[in-house]
Amino acid sequence: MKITKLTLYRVPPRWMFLKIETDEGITGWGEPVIEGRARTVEAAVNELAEYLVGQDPTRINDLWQVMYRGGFYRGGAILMSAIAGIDQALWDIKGKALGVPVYELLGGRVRDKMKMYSWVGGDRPADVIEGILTLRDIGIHTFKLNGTEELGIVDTATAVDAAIARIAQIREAFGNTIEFGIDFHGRVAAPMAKVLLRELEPFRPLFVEEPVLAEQAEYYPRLAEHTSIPLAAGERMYSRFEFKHVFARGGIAIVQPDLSHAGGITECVKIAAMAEAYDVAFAPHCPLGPVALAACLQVDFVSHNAVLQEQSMGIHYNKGAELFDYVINREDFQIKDGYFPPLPKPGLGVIVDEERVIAASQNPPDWRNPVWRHPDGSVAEW
Ligand SMILES: O=C(O)[C@H](O)[C@@H](O)[C@@H](O)[C@H](O)CO
Ligand SMILES: [Mg+2]
Repeated sequence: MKITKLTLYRVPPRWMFLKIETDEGITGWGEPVIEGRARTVEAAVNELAEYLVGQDPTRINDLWQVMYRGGFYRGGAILMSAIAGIDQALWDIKGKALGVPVYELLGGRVRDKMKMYSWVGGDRPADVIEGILTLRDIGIHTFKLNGTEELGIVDTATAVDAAIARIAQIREAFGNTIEFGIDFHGRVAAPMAKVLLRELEPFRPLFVEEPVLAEQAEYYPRLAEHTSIPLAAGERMYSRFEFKHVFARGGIAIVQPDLSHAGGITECVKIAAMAEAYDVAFAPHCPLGPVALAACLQVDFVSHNAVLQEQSMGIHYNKGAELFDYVINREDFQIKDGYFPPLPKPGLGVIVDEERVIAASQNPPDWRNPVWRHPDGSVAEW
């Protein structure tokens, strides 16, 4: 089999789909994208395509190594997202060619269903109680919300109280009948992380995510010394070579690589295995589209330490399209009591509505994250 063509489609809300065609009529889909830098990833995929056309798509490991090691400069968000989406499409092709879901190619399922969670509260976390009530009615009991709005490197007791009050409200309203993670979203600097974690202890959140920015990863073990709250991170780390330092230093209880940013299925299966060796849980980051989610689920179902799957249904970013708008086999993703079933179809298990994707790509979005500023006018982490 030979790769004949790679085609990219940027579509609302902020996603990019890749279609890889072959000379045997089998096509594979991937989702190579960095939210806010779609056109940069598009250029990276097109550069890699120069090598890929004419290659055998079933030699996924060799193609991955060439895409990663064949460039002198490697790693980082853009290149690893380009490789990720291509890798997903190659696994999709291989599974379709052999007539099995990817998890069968990876040794078969270790579980019968995969626990998921939903976002509530939006960018500036508000109306979280209402959001939880709505989602709980459809059987979802695990949530995630942003922990704060803009926060200074050192900030006031008022700002801390506002963050804590929101969490106290949730526990007051629901007790322990629901669970939630709190995403600091990189908005919290090391000095304030210690303060917030201490104040959050009594509310026992499931985890605190990105307690500090990924570039401050050396704080993870120090922060972990001060709190019993499981710390989570990983959406802004892009390969085993970054995660290995986190595992060696300790402090992180849950790693959250993104299947569309961290080199795809080939890389994230290895990250999950490394995590297991360190007794660290695996919870793929996925605020993106259905192809990325399908790729996550393929790895979840073969990873003993997979604990939670993020998905973007109703997420505050999905303006202009919702998670399953471009999917034909939506019934295969049916959530029951807060769990996803294993996807039954060959490959990634998602059947893309190509017509709808092509139509939506005619007027591609150019989503950018907002640039926030502190009251003094300096840039604030979003
Ligand atoms: O946990 C999450 O989903 C992420 O922090 C998410 O909010 C960001 O990755 C966002 O997609 C960046 O544009
Ligand atoms: Mg996050």
